[in-house]
Amino acid sequence: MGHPAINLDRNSEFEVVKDWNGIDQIVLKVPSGASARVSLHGGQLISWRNEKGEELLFTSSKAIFKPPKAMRGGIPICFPQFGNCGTLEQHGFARNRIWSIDKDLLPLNTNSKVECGMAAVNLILKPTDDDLRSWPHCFEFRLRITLSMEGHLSITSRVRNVDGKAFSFSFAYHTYLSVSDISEVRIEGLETLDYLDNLSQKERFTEQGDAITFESEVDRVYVRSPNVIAVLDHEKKRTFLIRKDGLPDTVVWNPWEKKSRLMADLGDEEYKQMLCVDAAAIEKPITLKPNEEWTGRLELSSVPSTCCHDHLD
Ligand SMILES: O=P(O)(O)OC[C@H]1O[C@@H](O)[C@H](O)[C@@H](O)[C@@H]1O
Repeated sequence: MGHPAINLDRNSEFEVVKDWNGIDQIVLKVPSGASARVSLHGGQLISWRNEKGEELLFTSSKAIFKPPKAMRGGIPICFPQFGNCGTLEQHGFARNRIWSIDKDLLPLNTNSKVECGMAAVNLILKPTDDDLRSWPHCFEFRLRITLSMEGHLSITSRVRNVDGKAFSFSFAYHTYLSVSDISEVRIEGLETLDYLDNLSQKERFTEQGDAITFESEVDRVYVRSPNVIAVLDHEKKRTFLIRKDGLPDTVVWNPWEKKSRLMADLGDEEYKQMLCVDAAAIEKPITLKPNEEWTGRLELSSVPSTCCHDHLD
């Protein structure tokens, strides 16, 4: 059930299709063959494929594509709360709401190469009356998703305070990367950093000097992390490069075996094929005064592992 392609501007090109719940999904495609798919349910990236058509984001085989809950996989947006560190539902309400396509194309102040990409869409979220009852702050959340010619993905969030008083929030791009086998994966860029361990009541520890590898459940917020982090998949000889801006922290999460068994929307063995590495603002919430705007950007690329050290420099 597709609609004709809609062109927003010279650089923006996307197609709108409906999922089986009748919710619009935006399909971004570039001539190299790379593509991405975004659901208006949650403004959630639900697919990102390279030019060979390989899926780069994890989606659980048991994922439930039905509002009001976000599906298990892709890139849900955690806003205005990360995790359970507040009074709202886990990870805030933005990932469970229906977003709209934003036709007001406001210029972005950016020098990012990815922003000159081929395909882009702008979404917007404003609070519902219910949201205002649980979180009494008027905001406008603009989300721009861009897929470059080379297949790099860029997601820019802009939150504006349109209220009469200041408010604070935490935020994460909860990014489920698809990996060959978690035991073959390592993360570079978080060595020697402090982290808050969600498995020990958010106690603070310091990471050792080695790259991070996985042999049990991990649920950590690395604070004040660098703006480029690499996730190396040894078996696939593939490296994800995660570039972030305006997002000081990085969450690393893998539920491992025991927790996976407790999750209805994750297969018992699927923890092996996923790793969440989230660009985030958690330790120090973002505070916006009336009329102030915050920008948080994530850029994801997937490169052959042989090339990654040039990018990390
Ligand atoms: O099941 P949810 O609400 O999507 O959350 C999944 C996980 O998300 C991670 O980001 C958190 O650090 C974990 O603590 C949490 O379990």
